[in-house]
Amino acid sequence: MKKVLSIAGSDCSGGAGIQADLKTFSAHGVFGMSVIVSVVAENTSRVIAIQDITPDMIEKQIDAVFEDIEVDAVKIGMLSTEPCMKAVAKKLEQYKPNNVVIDPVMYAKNGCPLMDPNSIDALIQVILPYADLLTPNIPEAEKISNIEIINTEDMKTAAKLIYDMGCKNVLVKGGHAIGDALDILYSGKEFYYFESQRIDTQNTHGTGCTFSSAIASNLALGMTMPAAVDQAKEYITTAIKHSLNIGKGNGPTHHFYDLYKNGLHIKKSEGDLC
Ligand SMILES: Nc1ncnc2c1ncn2[C@@H]1O[C@H](COP(=O)(O)OP(=O)(O)OP(=O)(O)O)[C@@H](O)[C@H]1O
Ligand SMILES: Cc1ncc(CO)c(N)n1
Repeated sequence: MKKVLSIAGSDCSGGAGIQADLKTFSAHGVFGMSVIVSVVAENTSRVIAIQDITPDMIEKQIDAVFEDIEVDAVKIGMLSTEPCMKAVAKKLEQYKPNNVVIDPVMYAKNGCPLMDPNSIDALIQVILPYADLLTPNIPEAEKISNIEIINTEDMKTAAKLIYDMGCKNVLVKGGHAIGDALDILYSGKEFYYFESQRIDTQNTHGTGCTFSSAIASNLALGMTMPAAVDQAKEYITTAIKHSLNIGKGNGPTHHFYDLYKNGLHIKKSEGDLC
């Protein structure tokens, strides 16, 4: 069985972070593991508090995994401060894992900050070079590239600027745009386009976590980067289509194995599916 590690924050409400990652891994039939970087008291509406795990403990969790288990892919999510970033980067340098997908999480869907805004330079210099794929949403791509994104050409320009900062592939996600949900992958040579109809729902808590974990799973399973993104786009679109009316704010995406296997053609179930 392929083994995939998530290094990220814990969302106690279960829709994003480590919890979304592990659900996504299971739905893909890969063995999921987790290194917790921050414990976040959050729900579908707000972030109440963040407690970072110490850098030493982050490093020890990563050692515990790598000294024992061969890791086929790593997904990295919320890294709230520079010391967390440095601890993770030190271990990426030491273990040199394959298939590193980094989601540069800055804000929750409800706008609450999850990364210290003063850590953006550290994110670029310390973490970004380890990414086989970096998956910024539009506000994150704007912060990293330092340009304003208002159309598809701007997404491509930002992708190129971010690629030049040292990651191997960049996927600028269009979840925050208007119109269809268009994501653009830049490999340094070519642009690839992944488009789905925008689904009219407020239940998009954890979409970025789910998407990046699906990509990491697909890479672990041996797919090429464009194929991994293509399959993951199908997965996230289906998971949003079947998202759950849980909580008072942005509800979570839905994961189950048949949903993945049957792709977009699954019939709607009874019960609390939207
Ligand atoms: N309403 C929607 N309909 C269809 N696809 C969507 C919708 N919202 C987001 N997506 C898709 O979901 C994926 C995740 O993108 P998004 O921009 O939402 O990530 P994110 O903002 O990083 O998420 P997170 O809230 O976890 O930080 C992308 O493929 C995006 O196009
Ligand atoms: C822990 C955590 N990671 C990522 C996100 C972004 O969705 C979130 N809301 N919470």
